Amino acid sequence: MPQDLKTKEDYRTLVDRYDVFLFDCDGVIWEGDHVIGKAKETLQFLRKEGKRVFFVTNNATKSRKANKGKFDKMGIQCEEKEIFTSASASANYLKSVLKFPADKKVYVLGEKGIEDELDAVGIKYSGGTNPEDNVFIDLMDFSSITSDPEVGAVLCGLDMHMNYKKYARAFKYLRENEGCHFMATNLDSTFPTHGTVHPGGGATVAPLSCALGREPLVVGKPEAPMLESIVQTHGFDKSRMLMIGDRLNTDIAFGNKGSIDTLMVLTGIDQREGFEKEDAVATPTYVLEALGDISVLA
Ligand SMILES: O=C(O)[C@H](O)[C@H](O)COP(=O)(O)O
Ligand SMILES: [Mg+2]
Repeated sequence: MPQDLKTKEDYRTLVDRYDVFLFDCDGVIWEGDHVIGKAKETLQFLRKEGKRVFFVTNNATKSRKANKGKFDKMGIQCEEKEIFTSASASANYLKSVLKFPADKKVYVLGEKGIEDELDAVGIKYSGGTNPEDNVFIDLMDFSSITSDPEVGAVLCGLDMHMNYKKYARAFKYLRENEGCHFMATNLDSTFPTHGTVHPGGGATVAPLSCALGREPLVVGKPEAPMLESIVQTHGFDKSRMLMIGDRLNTDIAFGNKGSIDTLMVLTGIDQREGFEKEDAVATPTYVLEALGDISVLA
């Protein structure tokens, strides 16, 4: 069972125990456009203590640059190079690991965050926010679902403009183009916003997985790429790193798989029942009501 952090002494021991703090965003730092409690004060305090701070989010709707704008608006100190998103990680994965060919393009089921990150690594794309793809087609009219041999990958993330045309196109490319990669930025079933939860990136990709009868390659949490990229770039000692998140099957599993300690906060998706049950998908090292609680040390 995780250690419950409740007192000032607990918080002090935690802060002294780690040098590098990785933060999930939705449900930990903010909920929609609102900062959660005193999360900002805790982040300020950790920086004052000389800690390294990184933001590791599965939210693929915004680029790192757009996220930096969100931090600025909220008055939270942050540098763009401290932000890692499942969209930027997926673009990097296509570029560096899959060596995505320059003459191919990615078909996007997702928002601008994915497009911007593909632009950043010089990968061409179609679909996404293109108005031509964001329309309803007439019942049983498949005339616009045409082949495109240039599509070498389909990348899915949270898309708030999903429609049959996009699914049918993505499905066609994946069925017809030999070697077309099927990827998802993340598989979160839900995300917290506006005082409730709404369908997340995993819910966007599910109809396509269902039609294809197979699952996508996932690059976001809980998979390793974002953690490995931080560790390799900075040469950090994993035993001094802590992942802080609100979701067991992404954030906490990310830490468990990547062999770093984890802190679960209860301001987002999962609650105590999640890790208390016998078949818990992941177990945090620590549990804390809210990130802002640590700010009493400031
Ligand atoms: O589906 C999504 O895109 C996610 O649920 C989401 O926004 C998660 O963001 P995180 O909690 O990793 O910051
Ligand atoms: Mg979260």
